[in-house]
Amino acid sequence: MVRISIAREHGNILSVIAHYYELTQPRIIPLLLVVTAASMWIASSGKVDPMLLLWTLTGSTLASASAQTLNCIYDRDIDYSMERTRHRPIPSGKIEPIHALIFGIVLAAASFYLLAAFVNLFSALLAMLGIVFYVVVYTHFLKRHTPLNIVIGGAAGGMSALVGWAAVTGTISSTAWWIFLILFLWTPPHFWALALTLRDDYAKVGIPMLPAVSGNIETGRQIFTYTVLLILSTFLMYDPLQITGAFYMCAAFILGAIFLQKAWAVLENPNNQTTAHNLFTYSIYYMILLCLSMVVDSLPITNQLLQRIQQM
Ligand code: HEM
Ligand SMILES: CC(C)=CCC/C(C)=C/CC/C(C)=C/COP(=O)(O)OP(=O)(O)O
Repeated sequence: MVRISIAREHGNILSVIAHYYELTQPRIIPLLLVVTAASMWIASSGKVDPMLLLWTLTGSTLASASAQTLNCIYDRDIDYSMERTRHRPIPSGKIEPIHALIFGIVLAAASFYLLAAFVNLFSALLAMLGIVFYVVVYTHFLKRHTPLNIVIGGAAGGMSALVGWAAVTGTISSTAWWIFLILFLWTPPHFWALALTLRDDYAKVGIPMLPAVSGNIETGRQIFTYTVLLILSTFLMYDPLQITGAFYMCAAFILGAIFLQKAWAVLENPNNQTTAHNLFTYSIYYMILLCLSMVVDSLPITNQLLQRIQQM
C-alpha cells in the first residue's frame, strides 16, 4: 500500500513538472537559442568562451520561458476558445493563473540573476527588455488590436540576437542589429504562413491576424514581400562589412532561393493550406541552417578549404 501511494505521489509530482514545462512552450526555445549562440559566435569571431556560452544560453532559456509563461496567463481567455491552444495548462485547468504568475516571475528573476552575475548586466537588462516587449508590447498592446502585431512583434525574437552579442562584447554593434533585422523580417513569413492555416480560429476569437483581416491573397503578397526583404537582409552580412565569408554567402543564397520559391507557391495559391504549412515548416529549418552557416563560415577549417579550392 505504502509503495503504491509513494508511486502515485511520484507520478503526481512528475505530471505537475510536465505541466509547468509545457507552460513555457519549450518547442520554440531551441531556435531562439540557436540565434543567440550564432550571434555570440560571430561577436567573438568564432572563439566563444564555453562557460560564457553556457551561462548565456541558460539565462536566455529562463527569460524566454518566463515570457512564454506570462503570455499564456494573459492570453488564457483566447487560448481557451481556440482549438490549437485549448489544451494548454492554464485553459485546461491544470495550472492556476496565480501559480503560473509566480512561476513566470521566478523564471525572470533567475534569468536576471544568472545573466547579471555570470555574463554581464547589459545582457541581463536586454533579456528583461525582451520579456517586457513580448508580454507588454506584443501580447497586450498589439496582438488583439492591429494586423501589424506580427510585424512589430518580430522585434521580440530579434532581442535574442542582441542578448547574445551583448553577452560577448558588453555592447550592441551594427552587426548585432543586422542579425536582429534578419529575425525581424523572418517573423512575418514564419507566422503568416501558419496563420493562413489557422484563419478561422483567429477570426473566431477576434484576433486581427492578417489573413482574417485582409484575406489570403493579400497575406500571400505580404509574405512574398517580407521574404524578399529577408533575403536581401541576409546578404547585408557579407561585404562591405566583411562579417562573414563565401561559405555563408552561398548558404544564404541557396536557403533564400528555396524560401523564395516556397513563398512564390503561396503567392500563386494562397488558399492551399498544404503549401502554406510547407512554408511555415521550412521557415524554421531556414533559420536553423542560416545560423549554422554563420558558425561554419567562421571555422578556420572552412577558410582553409575555401583557400584550397581557390588555388585549384
Ligand atoms: C511575433 C512573433 C511570432 C509568432 C506570432 C509566432 C507564432 C508561432 C505559432 C503560433 C507557432 C505554432 C505553435 C504551436 O503549434 O502551438 C509557432 C511555432 C514555432 N515558432 Fe514561432 N512565432 C513567432 C516568432 C518566433 C521566433 C522569434 C522564433 C524563434 C526564433 C519562433 C520559433 C518557432 C518554432 C521553432 C516553432 C515550431 C514549434 C513546434 O515544433 O511546434 N517563432 N510560432
Ligand atoms: C530575449 C527574450 C526573452 C525574447 C523573448 C522572445 C520570445 C519569447 C519570442 C516568442 C515569439 C512567439 C513564439 C510569439 C507567439 O506568440 P503568440 O501569443 O502569438 O502565440 P500563441 O498563440 O501560440 O500563444
